[in-house]
Amino acid sequence: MNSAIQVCGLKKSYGSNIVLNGLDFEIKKGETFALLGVNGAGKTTALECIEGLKKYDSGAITINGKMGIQLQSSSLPAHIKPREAIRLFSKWNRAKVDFTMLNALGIKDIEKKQYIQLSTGQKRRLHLALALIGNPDIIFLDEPTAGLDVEGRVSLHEQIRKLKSQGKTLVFASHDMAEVETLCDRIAILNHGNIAFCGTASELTEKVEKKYFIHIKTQHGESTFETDNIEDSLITLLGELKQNEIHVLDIKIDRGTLEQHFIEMTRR
Ligand SMILES: Nc1ncnc2c1ncn2[C@@H]1O[C@H](COP(=O)(O)OP(=O)(O)OP(=O)(O)O)[C@@H](O)[C@H]1O
Repeated sequence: MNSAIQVCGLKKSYGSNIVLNGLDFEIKKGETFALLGVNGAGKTTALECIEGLKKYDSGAITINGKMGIQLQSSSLPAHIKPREAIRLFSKWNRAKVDFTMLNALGIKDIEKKQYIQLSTGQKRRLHLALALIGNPDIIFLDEPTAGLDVEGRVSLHEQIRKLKSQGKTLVFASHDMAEVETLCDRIAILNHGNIAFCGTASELTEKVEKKYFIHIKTQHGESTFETDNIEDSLITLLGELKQNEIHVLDIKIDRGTLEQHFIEMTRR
């Protein structure tokens, strides 16, 4: 079977707040897949439903492989030490206790410290080491590099690439478009409970390259419009402004960044 995860019609609400309104997507074995979306778009909720940590209202989720989940921060007891955490998680996973991952992730130097004394980056690395116990096929990472400095980010990216080269399926939630572009095979953008886009970064770029941003400054302020037809849009916009006797002070046209288009897509 080529598919690691299949999600069909996934729905989840918290009271009257519909967070996931029938998601459909498939993640292939060995793929690095990211869920993107603004704050509150439902990335964590979707991941937790897939991971089996959260009950969903309807739909079907099929998982083909053993899962490893990177914990959120503050998920471990404050005074536990990295080696103790490794031992504990190995016991839960019925896996051989193996500290080599501590070295690989650069946690060895801090192994005498308690969890509460670790920096954000050190905690993230420990969480990844714990997620890898038992040699999972599918690894879930929720915003793995949030709050990390450049060095921490580069080191974590290296680990992610290494896992990918070992044929692991990686699924992560992120806010970082640049990170997702360099690391992921495909991305899904969540918006208002649905998937606004699912495909490769180059497919998104292709879509984006056909688009332009028109920035118009008037005495009332600045407005930005997205268009794939500059000529028609400009004629319409300028016509409307003239009709309303609004004076144009400046006009700029650009292609926008991938990030801007992502924001535009999620705003719509
Ligand atoms: N346990 C809960 N009870 C009620 N509402 C919740 C609960 N968990 C999440 N929500 C709501 O569901 C929505 C989606 O939250 P979720 O954490 O899944 O989004 P997210 O995309 O991961 O956000 P962020 O990028 O901020 O981490 C938000 O409106 C949030 O307030």
